[in-house]
Amino acid sequence: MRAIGLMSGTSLDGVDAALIETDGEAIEAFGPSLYRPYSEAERGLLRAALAAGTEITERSDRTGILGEAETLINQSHAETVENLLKMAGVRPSHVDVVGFHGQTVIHKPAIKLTVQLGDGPWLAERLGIAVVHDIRAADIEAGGQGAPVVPVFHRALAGAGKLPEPAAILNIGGVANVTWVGPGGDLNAFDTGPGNALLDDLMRARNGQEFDKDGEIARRGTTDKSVLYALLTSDFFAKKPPKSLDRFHFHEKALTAVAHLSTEDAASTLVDFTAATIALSVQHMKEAPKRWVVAGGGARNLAILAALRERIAVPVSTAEDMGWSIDALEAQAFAYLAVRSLKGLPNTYPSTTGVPTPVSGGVLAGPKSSSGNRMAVR
Ligand SMILES: Nc1ncnc2c1ncn2[C@@H]1O[C@H](COP(=O)(O)OP(=O)(O)OP(=O)(O)O)[C@@H](O)[C@H]1O
Ligand SMILES: CC(=O)N[C@H]1[C@@H]2OC[C@@H](O2)[C@@H](O)[C@@H]1O[C@H](C)C(=O)O
Repeated sequence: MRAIGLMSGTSLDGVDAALIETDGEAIEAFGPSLYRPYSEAERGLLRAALAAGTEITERSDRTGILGEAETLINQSHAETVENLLKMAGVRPSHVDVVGFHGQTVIHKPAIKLTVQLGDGPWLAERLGIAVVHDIRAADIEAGGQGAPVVPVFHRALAGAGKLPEPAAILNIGGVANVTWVGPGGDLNAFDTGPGNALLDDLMRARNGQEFDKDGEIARRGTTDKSVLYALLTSDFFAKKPPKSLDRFHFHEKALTAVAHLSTEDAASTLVDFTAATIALSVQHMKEAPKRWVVAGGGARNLAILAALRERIAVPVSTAEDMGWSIDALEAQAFAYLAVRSLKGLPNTYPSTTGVPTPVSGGVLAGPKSSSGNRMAVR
């Protein structure tokens, strides 16, 4: 099948879209990908929606700013798919499905609440392509964490890349998550802790920058070890998986703890917080990985990469070193997840989200103009 995946992550930087061909098991081909950054005003709207998201008690709540932000998510994702199709010279009728993650505004698995802004039926109608959306809901409903959901794709990549077993595939987005792939496709996955979100928010507050490009500012600083050790005492790190995080889980504590430091030292300390918590995640794996592969924007932060390599004794490669994409990998994952959802194949497992039995998940929306029975809910 030919599928397009769409991701707008916790960093609020933009929309990633990617085309792949897959049967839901093997990745048959990687197609083109496209990144559509949010403007400063759009980021402001999304930040306000995330702030409003903390008050959501009903999944369907789209009042006020949440509704405005959902319109932005719908429009920006539709445009990105249309531009990707133009770029690839592919007609909508030649795409089998779109996997639409949407924008997470709140994630609280303990109360079975996860909300991704984005209207799947609207997008299906606008594009004239079937859309699989709300991919986390069924897992959460069945008692899982609802995240991470990309491990099945990481497993397919690990197999295709002939990585040694066990291997770890790490995504450093706003939050960081890891997938351990062992012999026979054995999986173990969880969120490790912060990714770039703390660092991004520090940069914005201190000097109005969106992020610390290439980790330059952090590399000029010195880590405050007592602050770092204090941050590492959070219960989250010793907690056994399954576990997943809301973007703001560490914010108050971490940003307060570095408030007295220079921007360079604060950035260096937050970089080490991300790297140390990733390295600590090995305690929850059956066996230490023989190789790590890093994707997500954090793979472009040289300070994070250096801090990881200091703490992890085995080779740490980037997705690009493997011939994969650093930036489009999550979008590719949502294309893959959508195809698996169409085929009823499991996307989440007890060992990835803690769901009691494997779940496929995803809600299918079809354009009204297409064959009548395409609308179905799984
Ligand atoms: N050249 C770079 N140097 C340093 N950091 C970078 C660079 N490019 C991207 N980043 C970081 O990566 C972030 C974006 O990463 P990514 O797109 O993987 O996150 P996301 O998908 O939004 O998050 P998540 O995976 O948590 O949903 C930026 O906010 C920035 O912190
Ligand atoms: C609720 C939510 O959106 N979680 C994101 C976030 O960003 C990284 C990490 O936390 C991961 O658990 C998840 O995203 C990826 C795509 C996942 O579910 O696999």
